[in-house]
This record gives sequence, C-alpha cells and structure tokens, in this order.
Amino acid sequence: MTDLQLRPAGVEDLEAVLAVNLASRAGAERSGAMPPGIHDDLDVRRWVLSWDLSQQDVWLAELDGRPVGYARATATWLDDLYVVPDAAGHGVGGALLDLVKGLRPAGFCLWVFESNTPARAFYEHRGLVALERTDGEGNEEKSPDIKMAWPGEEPLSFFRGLIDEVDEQLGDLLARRAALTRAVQPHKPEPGRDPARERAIAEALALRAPALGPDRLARIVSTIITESLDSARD
Ligand SMILES: O=C(O)C(=O)C[C@]1(C(=O)O)C=C[C@@H](O)C=C1
Repeated sequence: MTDLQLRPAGVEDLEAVLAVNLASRAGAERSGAMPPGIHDDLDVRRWVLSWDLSQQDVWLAELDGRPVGYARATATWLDDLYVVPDAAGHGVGGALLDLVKGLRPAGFCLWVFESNTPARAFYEHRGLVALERTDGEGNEEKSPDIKMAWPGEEPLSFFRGLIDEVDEQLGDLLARRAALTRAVQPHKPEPGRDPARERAIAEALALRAPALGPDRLARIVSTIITESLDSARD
C-alpha cells in the first residue's frame, strides 16, 4: 500500500521539483517521447529556482514521502506535469491532473510534443481535446507539438473565449487581405476575377489547413475576395 500526497510547493521545495523535472525529462528523452532539451541542468536549475510562486500554482506529489511528480499551472495554462519514470503506474499523473482541473474549473490549455504519445493518450483518456498542431517552429526544441485543452465546467464559454482570441487575429488578417485585394486591382492587365489564381491560393491554404481541404477553402477564399472587392465600392 503506497501513500500519495499532493501539496502546494513552497520555495523550499523547488530543489525537489527540479529533481523531478530533470529525472522525468531525461526518462522521456531516453524513450523518444520528448526531444532533447536545449538547456543544460544548470540552466534548468536557475530557471526552476527563479519561479515566482505567487504567479503560478506548483503542486508537489509525494509517494511514501518521496517527491515523484509536480504540476505547474498559470491562470489559463498547465505548463508542466511531470512524474519520475520509476513512479509510473501509481496514479501520480492522474491525481495531479485532477487537482489542476479542480484548481482551474474554467478550463486550461497545454502543449504536448507530438512525439509524446504516452502523454497524449493520458490526456485524451482524461477528457482533454486536441485543438492545434504546429510544425515546431514556435518552440525551443523545434519539435512538432499539439495544443490540448480541458474545457472546464462550462465548455461553451471556454471555447467561445478561444474563438474570440482567434477572431481578433482573423479580423486583422481579413482587413490586411482586403486592403491588398483592393490595392492590386489597378495593376491587372485585365480587370475581373482570376479563377486559376484563386485555386492556387486555395491549394496553398490547404497545406496549412488540411482539415478544411482545397475545395472548402476555395469557397471561403471566393467569398473573402467577393466581399473585399465589394467593400471597395462602399
Ligand atoms: O491576383 C489577382 O489577380 C487579384 O485580383 C487578387 C485576388 C486576391 O484577392 O487574392 C482577387 C481576385 C482574383 O480573382 C484573384 C486574386
């Protein structure tokens, strides 16, 4: 019978948190689940010991008194959830995740490496959904990753919040694109629409948004262009 305890980490626990981070990450790198880290242990130590515990929740998991895992969450992100390899199978990760769900009832997001199939399955089994995939350009390790979310107790308002964030960017992009559609018109040898060019645009977009596919994207592009040209007449 093992005894699992979760408790908030204080500054005095950060060395133990660091040890969990290093052991867990090393295990994940050995198994190929995570790409090699780009920081050496000393850098990671400096970073962990600099955490401001008033700005994030860090909870330590202890199995029979031994630190074996931790979770670190900001207001809207689960930044870290690590369990040391030799404590696997004791429900430590699940207990930490349940704790964070309780701390963040409005929901939260996290990033997981695409290569980390055990972690992805763990999160999927516990109700998190995959929202975005990247080619890794935006992370330090340059390794493809996936944004996952736990939509909390009110998923409608959680997802609408994320939609509002994307729409802020989409609005800016639509304004920029419409301005370009208008700007190029006087420079065309012949006025009017160019179906071949629109198809090429849709095919290029499909590389970035394969789930929509070129035909749907062609209809979306066509509507954007129609309305952009129309707005020039306002
Ligand atoms: O490239 C052109 O010919 C444009 O007029 C620009 C544009 C666009 O907004 O991308 C608009 C209309 C054409 O059918 C094709 C593309």
